[in-house]
Amino acid sequence: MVIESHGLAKTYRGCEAVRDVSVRVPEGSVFALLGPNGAGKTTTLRTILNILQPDRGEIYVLGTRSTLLASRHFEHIGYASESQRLPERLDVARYLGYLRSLYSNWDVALEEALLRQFDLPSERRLKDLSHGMRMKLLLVGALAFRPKLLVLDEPLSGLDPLVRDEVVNGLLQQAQDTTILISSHELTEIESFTTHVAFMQDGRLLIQEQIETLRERFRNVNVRLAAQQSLPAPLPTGWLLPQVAGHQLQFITSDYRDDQQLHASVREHFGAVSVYAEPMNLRSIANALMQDHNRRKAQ
Ligand SMILES: Nc1ncnc2c1ncn2[C@@H]1O[C@H](COP(=O)(O)OP(=O)(O)OP(=O)(O)O)[C@@H](O)[C@H]1O
Repeated sequence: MVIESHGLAKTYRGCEAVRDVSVRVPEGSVFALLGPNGAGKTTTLRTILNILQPDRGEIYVLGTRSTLLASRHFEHIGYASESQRLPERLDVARYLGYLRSLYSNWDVALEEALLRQFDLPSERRLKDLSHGMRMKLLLVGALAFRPKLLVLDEPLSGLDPLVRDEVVNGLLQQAQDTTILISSHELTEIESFTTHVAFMQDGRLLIQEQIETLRERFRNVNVRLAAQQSLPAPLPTGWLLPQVAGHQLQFITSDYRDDQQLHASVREHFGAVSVYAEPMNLRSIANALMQDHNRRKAQ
């Protein structure tokens, strides 16, 4: 594992931001850490990088305990966050020159290629860069030393669609050699290159698995009922957000195996005329998990 945490917890003045998080990021993965605002994603990423210290639990990053990470380890770890502070008075060229001096493994040819690809104005001061340019510059700085691990906190937020595509393409090129841990709300954009997904809410990790497994077990199910009826209780625990309106039943199953098993399960609870199960994209699955968690919390 490139990252492995056990029972990670972090509290800010009475606010439990992260509770008992055990995460495992395999080598070569593009691991998406997802969840609503305030779920604890940034806190988790900062704790992994030793920017924050955990109150409980431990984390190993590239085999080293996070609290012992030092500059020699950061030669292999790239980090870009939209809230990162930069030396605003420097221009792009000077800033990259400064970074170059910090990394013995800095690849000048890659830096130049990324600068060309992202079309960054080398004479412009950082304080005058647009949000998109700033994010692209952070990525150049995080990628040009070919890190083994790249940690990205909201790299796509606030970018226009064209810049978003440029950044995604830049990441795709790197994904061959680098393990990427990415937190993002742009689920449609990241779905194509994500291999693993973890979903956080209220500081806890609700799921973590390969995206393929996640896609296989989630289905949006529409049922035509033989007669109008209300929802019987209890329903299978893997059924999320069930709703009945007239002769229509709709729910999301989180433990789909095949149509045969699904139809048998629906028939057991309802007189069903027809059952239709459609695959779901990452965005719909994340929304379902979030709504289901909120509904259960409110009960
Ligand atoms: N420095 C801080 N002091 C007090 N509370 C904090 C601090 N930083 C974060 N929090 C709280 O911790 C919780 C988790 O915040 P965090 O930034 O980790 O969430 P997030 O999942 O990254 O959210 P977002 O998607 O909005 O960026 C939130 O309730 C937040 O208000």
